[in-house]
Amino acid sequence: MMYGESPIRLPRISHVSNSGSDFGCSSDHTSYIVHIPPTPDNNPAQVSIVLREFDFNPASVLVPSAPGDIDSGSSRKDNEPDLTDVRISEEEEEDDTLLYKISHPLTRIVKISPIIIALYRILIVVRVVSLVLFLFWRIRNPNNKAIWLWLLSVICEIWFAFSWLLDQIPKLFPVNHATDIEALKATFESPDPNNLTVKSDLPGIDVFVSTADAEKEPPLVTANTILSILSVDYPVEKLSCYISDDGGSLVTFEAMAEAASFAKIWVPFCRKHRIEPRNPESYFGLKRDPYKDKVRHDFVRERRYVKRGYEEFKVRVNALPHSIRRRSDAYNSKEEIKALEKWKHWKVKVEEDQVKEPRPALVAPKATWMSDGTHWPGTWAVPCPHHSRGDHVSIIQVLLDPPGDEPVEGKGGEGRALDFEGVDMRLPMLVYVSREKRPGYDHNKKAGAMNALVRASAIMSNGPFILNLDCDHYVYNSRAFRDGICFMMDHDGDHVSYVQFPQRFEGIDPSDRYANNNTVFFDINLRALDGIQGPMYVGTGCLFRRTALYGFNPPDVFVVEDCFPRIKKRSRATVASEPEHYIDDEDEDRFDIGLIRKQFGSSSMLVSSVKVAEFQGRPLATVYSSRRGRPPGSLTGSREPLDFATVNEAVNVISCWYEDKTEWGFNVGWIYGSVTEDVVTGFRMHEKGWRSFYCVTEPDAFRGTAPINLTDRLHQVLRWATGSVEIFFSRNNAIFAGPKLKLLQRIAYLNVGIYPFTSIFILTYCFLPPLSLFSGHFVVETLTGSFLIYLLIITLSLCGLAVLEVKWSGISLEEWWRNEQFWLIGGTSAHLVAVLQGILKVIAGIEISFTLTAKSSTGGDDEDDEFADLYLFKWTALMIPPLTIIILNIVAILFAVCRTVFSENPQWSNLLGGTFFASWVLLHMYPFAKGLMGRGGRTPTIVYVWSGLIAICLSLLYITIKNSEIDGGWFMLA
Ligand SMILES: O=c1ccn([C@@H]2O[C@H](COP(=O)(O)OP(=O)(O)O[C@H]3O[C@H](CO)[C@@H](O)[C@H](O)[C@H]3O)[C@@H](O)[C@H]2O)c(=O)[nH]1
Ligand SMILES: [Mn+2]
Repeated sequence: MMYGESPIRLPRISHVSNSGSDFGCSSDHTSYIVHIPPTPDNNPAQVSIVLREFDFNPASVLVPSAPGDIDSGSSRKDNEPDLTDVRISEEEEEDDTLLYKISHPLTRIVKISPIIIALYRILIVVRVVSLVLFLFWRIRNPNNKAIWLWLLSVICEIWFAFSWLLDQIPKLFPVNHATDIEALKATFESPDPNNLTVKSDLPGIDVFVSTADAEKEPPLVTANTILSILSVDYPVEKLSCYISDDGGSLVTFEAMAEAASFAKIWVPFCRKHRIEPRNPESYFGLKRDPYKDKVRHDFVRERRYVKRGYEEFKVRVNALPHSIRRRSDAYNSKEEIKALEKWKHWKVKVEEDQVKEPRPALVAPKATWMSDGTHWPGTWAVPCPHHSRGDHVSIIQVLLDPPGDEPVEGKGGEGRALDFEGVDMRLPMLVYVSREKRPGYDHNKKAGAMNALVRASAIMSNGPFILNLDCDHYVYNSRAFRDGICFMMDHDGDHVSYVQFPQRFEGIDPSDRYANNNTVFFDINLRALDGIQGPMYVGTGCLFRRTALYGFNPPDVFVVEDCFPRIKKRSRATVASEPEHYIDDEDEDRFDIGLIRKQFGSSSMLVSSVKVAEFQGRPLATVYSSRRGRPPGSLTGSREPLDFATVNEAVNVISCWYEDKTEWGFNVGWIYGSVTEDVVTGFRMHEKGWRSFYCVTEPDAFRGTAPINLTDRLHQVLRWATGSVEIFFSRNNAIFAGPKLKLLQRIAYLNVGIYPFTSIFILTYCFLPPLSLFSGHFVVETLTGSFLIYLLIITLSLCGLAVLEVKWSGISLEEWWRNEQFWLIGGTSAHLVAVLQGILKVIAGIEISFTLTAKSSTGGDDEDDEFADLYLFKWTALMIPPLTIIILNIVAILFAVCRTVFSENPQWSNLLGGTFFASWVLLHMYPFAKGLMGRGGRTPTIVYVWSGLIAICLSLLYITIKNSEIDGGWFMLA
């Protein structure tokens, strides 16, 4: 069955049991009810068809939807009516159908113009055919005068054709998806927007934010991200936010505490005035008129007040490193005095009283102090054992307690700076987490941090969905969470493992010199994958189904022993490897807790949270719940306040040893073993047959930053390419994937693993023009008509494809070209080193570290030039190969021109061919050269070096030419 295309949907089986058992797992007193799925046009005739179909196809979607199944161990038991006898009569069935009509599909496909797509596919075929013909022609027509040149070029061309195919084939079926937030609201919340008493039945979301270094990732940026999450438009009681601090830094911790306190005015202010975006730095920095479309008379005054509040907040956060240092210095000098006194005391004691006592330390360690006068348990400014980045205890601090179920109205009236009457003041839970770090343990970089959060959050809030964001990616569109949930709650939603949002960036130079926006990837490749099995996971801005992260299989893999109506196993959750072990409804004893414990570790709270998350993530519309006597809001469970035991257990599961002998990072959670943990994690899900979706929203869902200077950018693509090589050499190579990974999806993943290797051929190819210009030969013997025609078709079809891609994706041609350029720049530098690193890892086992990308602070110091960073020049060895290529190509052109001009027997066609290719290389390298040049006007030394080099070459050239006039034919040496 194709996703989203089934015309008749299978029935859902409701299971009602009288014992209020867990998850419908036990009870000898079971009855089954069939009711009709929420298609817009159900009618009784269809019902019977569906039923009959079901008789023969027991392996359909099974969804328990009665309260007996829902029990999540919460205290709701008392107000749940006994539903043992609830059977839906035919009348009621019809009634239900009516109710189901409320729920329209929550997502739909937006067709891309069929003409463009048809043309696009035709052109792909044309190019494939002409490439094949061309390569045959090339092989059959060697250049006998320079076989080496011919051979090198043909090998490269074959590889290029292959890698182009890998990239192109998965792009055959691009689609766009759109969501319907109104339908979501109507189905899961009150259809009547004015009825605030109806509680939301939307599922819970746990938001994870990762940060790792308070210097490279300014806490102000992270704090803004947190504020944008806390103020998101989603039921507060369903939202929890976790920040993972791999730096274990007190600066980050206190910045988060500041954010939690500023949120108390920021969040209600956003709610009241519908502020967008809800990241204060961006909001107050908006260039557009803030008063447009704002009708409330108190807006101007309140905005001014909040703005002042934010400015003060900003000053406090930015001053944190300084104030913490001063505070610590003060405490430390006190400690020193104390230590000195102790020592004196000891001396006196020992000398006068002759008492044997161990000598106290004279100097106290330079601790970092919290404001309450205690030692910070994390990393200290002056690192020492048990207080350094790689060596400290687990820290969990609940900065904002979980909110209650009922709205808490704010205060208003005269004399208040902010009038929050009628505004819900509650804030989502906010938790600071810094996992334990100890030397000798592999912490598995970001993936390890995420897995610690997965476990801690399972115990503290257990949201059935998880959204993860890098610290610099904030919520730009406050309704985005709802967009994502639409895919999860849609009729086929339980097949969806994650919803990826595109990464969008701010602060990038207008011409996007180094293709930082990556629009070709985000608007072409990922959209195309959306038409197959779904976009890859790209590390940030992704909404996961918790159970998909847990390594479960999608719902069609489940076992039904007997035919309807006596279905014995009906749970859709199945453990990846041994589904039959996971849940057995008939017999509680056979529910193999042992297996889950083996995979998930020893925490019983964690183990028992698994099935609850599974159930709560199911797409169950419950507008009808009240008609069945179920209180609204009951489906997704209400939250118990955190007690000591809970937090204690959460601390327990983020310790170093917790993952020992478990499957975390292997089959459960974020997958280890690659610096691009994201691609592997998504790959594993697709491999199991899960679907993912791409959710492009207007306005952008999230926005982040990207490095705009050449050096940082090269290091970023170096990490990505290294991760790809790691994947290529691991068991996660798409070639070995199971049969559930669709073919085109597999090719796309294969491409991710292979693309860095193209760099070897790119590098070779970039040296070919100088080689041919110096030698006076060309890749073909003479420029024949067929060669030129092939070249023309291949180039034109590429241009045509580019134009069509630009058309269906909506990016600009310039962006497409920038991407091509950076492809060559990255290909000759970072990708090449990545291949070497990857091979070293495989051969010598050298570990690869995660070099963080520095994020420029919001509201940077260089006020007059937003893009000052662009001109930052930091030398890196990665620049050597492209630099050499540029110099060689320039010199070669000059050389060849001189030679041809002065030659008695000028080889014009070879000059033309060689110059054409050299110019092609140079054109691609232009942004790189610009990057080396630094800011216009300020000519850096490098230019002098260049000019010097070129001058030397030219003089050499002159001498050679002079010589060649004497003994002609020197040039024919090669
Ligand atoms: O040991 C670590 C290392 C990194 N991070 C976090 O990982 C995120 C991404 O790091 P960054 O340096 O910003 O990398 P980018 O190249 O910008 O990130 C892209 O590529 C990464 C994979 O290489 C993905 O993890 C990211 O989500 C994706 O945005 C940041 O929030 C870091 O704080 C950690 O939490 N722990
Ligand atoms: Mn980043």
